[in-house]
Amino acid sequence: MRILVDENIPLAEEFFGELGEVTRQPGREMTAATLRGHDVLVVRSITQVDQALLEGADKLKFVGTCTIGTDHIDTSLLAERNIGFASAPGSNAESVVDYVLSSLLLLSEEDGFSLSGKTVGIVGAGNVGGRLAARLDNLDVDCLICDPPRAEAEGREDFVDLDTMIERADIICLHTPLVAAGEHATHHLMDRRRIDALGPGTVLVNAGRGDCLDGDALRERLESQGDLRTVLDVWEHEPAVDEALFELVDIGTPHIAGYSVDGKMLGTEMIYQAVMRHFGLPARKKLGQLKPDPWLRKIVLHSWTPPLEALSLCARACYDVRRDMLAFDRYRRRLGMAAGFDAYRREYPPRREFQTLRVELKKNKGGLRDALEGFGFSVKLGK
Ligand SMILES: NC(=O)c1ccc[n+]([C@@H]2O[C@H](COP(=O)([O-])OP(=O)(O)OC[C@H]3O[C@@H](n4cnc5c(N)ncnc54)[C@H](O)[C@@H]3O)[C@@H](O)[C@H]2O)c1
Ligand SMILES: O=C(O)[C@H](O)[C@H](O)COP(=O)(O)O
Repeated sequence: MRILVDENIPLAEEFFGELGEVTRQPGREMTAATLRGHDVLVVRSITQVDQALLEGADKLKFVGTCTIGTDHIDTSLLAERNIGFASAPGSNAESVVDYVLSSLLLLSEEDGFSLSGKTVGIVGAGNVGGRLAARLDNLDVDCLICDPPRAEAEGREDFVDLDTMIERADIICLHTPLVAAGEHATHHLMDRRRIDALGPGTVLVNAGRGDCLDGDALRERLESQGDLRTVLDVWEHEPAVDEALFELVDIGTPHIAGYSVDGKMLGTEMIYQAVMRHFGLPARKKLGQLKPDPWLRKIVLHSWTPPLEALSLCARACYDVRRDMLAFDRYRRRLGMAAGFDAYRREYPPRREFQTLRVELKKNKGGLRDALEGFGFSVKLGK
């Protein structure tokens, strides 16, 4: 069997090597010609799996994407051509939630507010948004949820519509998939009217897909009023991001919210399992045997550490969004926006999820354990 894999997918040889020859290629350079002769294709979000690429699908039996999002894949065409398909739902969801919490912590420190006094609106409450809501709920932060497909399917009357959320939330986090058409389409879900309706001081986070937000409208609002706090990990026209918008946002990163070692490797394992299922083969390899130990395994805190101090100490030690924000800025200054965007993603330094960090406490005082677990860390109480 011949397997074509994006060059930036970790553990590809370890997982897929037993099936045959593994060839790596940059995701943006995959073409019909390079696909020819391959039985399995494993991609990331940057490869459009469409009519043009599938012209080269002379032997292709299976496509896997090691990502949560599937907007780059023409799934109907794959089904029509009887080519198997799998994505990796939830694989890097924890990583995205860590990213959002790190960003909110940074803004709360800069602006001197406490998250617990704020109302957070979450748009799209699936694997990412649902976990974010659960972690914030553990911290007693008020959350509003907007998810019309779920509200309809589950009869949820506690969910709100997006316009109500815009009126009521202090912080709005977008975690929707990119859906081009239909009743719940998300292209420019956050459009000019909604961006203009955001109250001064609102924090707007987009870690879903760039096209869910009208970037021109946001840039104009920031240029004319400069009264929002903005965190963008995803952008229209990646990697050729609008430089002017980038200069105006508070935290700007190159689509790396889901880039933890844990999330990326889990994505590979999920696609390996799907490939093996597709071919009726046993999936013997396990991620646990292959995943490296985190550099930082535990932190010991005194029981009287104030919960907020403990959260920011542990979060900073484990993952601090400033690392990516500053490094990306250096990359794009050195290489230009599009090349810098791709280069930083290619050379992304290791990052582990909050859940890999064990926090040891002698006693649970003042709700310290709940606060740490609520944020995603694992806590061990001493004797
Ligand atoms: N920035 C990153 O690195 C990164 C990482 C992972 C995922 N993502 C993006 O985030 C998206 C969400 O991830 P997920 O794991 O939560 O996916 P998911 O499929 O588990 O959840 C998506 C949720 O959005 C809801 N939704 C759909 N249309 C909506 C609409 N019009 N308004 C409000 N809600 C709507 C769905 O009902 C669902 O509950 C992915 O599709 C992907 O595009 C980005
Ligand atoms: O959908 C996803 O899982 C994420 O957007 C993913 O982390 C994007 O990373 P890429 O596939 O572009 O490397």
